[in-house]
Amino acid sequence: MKILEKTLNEINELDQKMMGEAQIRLDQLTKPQGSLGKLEEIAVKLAGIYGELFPELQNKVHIIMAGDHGVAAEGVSAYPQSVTTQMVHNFLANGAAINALAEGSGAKLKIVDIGMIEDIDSELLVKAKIKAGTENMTKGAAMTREEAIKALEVGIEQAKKAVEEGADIISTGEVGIANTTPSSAVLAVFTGLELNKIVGKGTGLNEEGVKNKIDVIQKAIDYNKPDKEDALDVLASVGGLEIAGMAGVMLGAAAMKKAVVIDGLISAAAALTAYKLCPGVVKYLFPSHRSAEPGHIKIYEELNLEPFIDLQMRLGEGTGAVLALPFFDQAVNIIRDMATFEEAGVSKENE
Ligand SMILES: O=C(O)c1ccc[n+]([C@@H]2O[C@H](COP(=O)([O-])O)[C@@H](O)[C@H]2O)c1
Ligand SMILES: Cc1cc2nc[nH]c2cc1C
Repeated sequence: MKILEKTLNEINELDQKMMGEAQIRLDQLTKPQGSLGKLEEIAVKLAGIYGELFPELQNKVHIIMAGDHGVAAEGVSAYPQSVTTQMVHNFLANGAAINALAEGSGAKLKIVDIGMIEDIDSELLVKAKIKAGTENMTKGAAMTREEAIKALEVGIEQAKKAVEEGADIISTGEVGIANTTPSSAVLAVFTGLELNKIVGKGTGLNEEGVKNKIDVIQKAIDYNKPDKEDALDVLASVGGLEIAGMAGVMLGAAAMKKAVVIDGLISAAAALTAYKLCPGVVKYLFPSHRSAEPGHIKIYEELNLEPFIDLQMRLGEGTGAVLALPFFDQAVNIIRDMATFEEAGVSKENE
């Protein structure tokens, strides 16, 4: 708890002066004001986070949290639970979508076992298992409050380690069969939104499967009765170990004044949890793509963020977040490399 509390206390305001300077410079560059749209907003926010007009974002680290879910036994996923371990093997063997995309975006991968049922004996895997799978939340709490805190602290530690090893910017991802179920549950509890407006097909349920998933989530909420004013209670009751781990990464990175990129539904549920623990964290968070899961955009509405890529992706692993990483380099490129009207001798006024 000490690490969590300390981290929450270390999340500070952005550098307003630097953001003001960034905006002034962007307005002086050779383009109609605001014409680079959200890229300009990103440049201003980055200046505020790093306290520099042209932050160095060379070292990109993508952290994947892997965990299993007891609720998979309720038939909420189109795939068997064993896929979680198989996909982690695939990550370690460089064969997954995230490996290809991380290579393309120049990001280093860190894969963390925060709660897989099986153990994988590989030096490439970070072993930080809290327990062998999040519990079946229809039959009790997903985890204890202590386990939720520990899982958050695993994420904080991983963010800290990544930054100590040179990370300038961090993106978040996950794998865990059935984890769109707790993600939707967390969203429903925090917002009170109706389940039929936010629950989607995940890995590919049919209509009947989605109906069952809604019933399962409702059963878990009724059984656990999470207190929406107590974010730790929500996380422990109907969350998941990898959701907690990713929320920890976000909090830890924000405390160290680093930007963090959110991915799809599960990563966004982590962002919402982190926000409920410390609203200031959102200033350090960037959206990336819009997931095809209907709950995803609802989380962004809560966080007042807007995803800027829409490729109808719903894979997870952090694929959307990693895809977006070069956008941040491009935001720095424009504010750093463009000429001002004065430098270029281009006239601003209509004569
Ligand atoms: O990122 C998303 O929005 C997303 C949407 C649907 C599925 N996923 C991935 O698929 C798994 C969870 O889906 P499900 O159907 O098993 O709950 C998990 O491994 C996620 O990484 C991810
Ligand atoms: C094949 C497969 C790959 C995944 N990657 C993240 N979640 C996944 C779920 C499945 C089923």
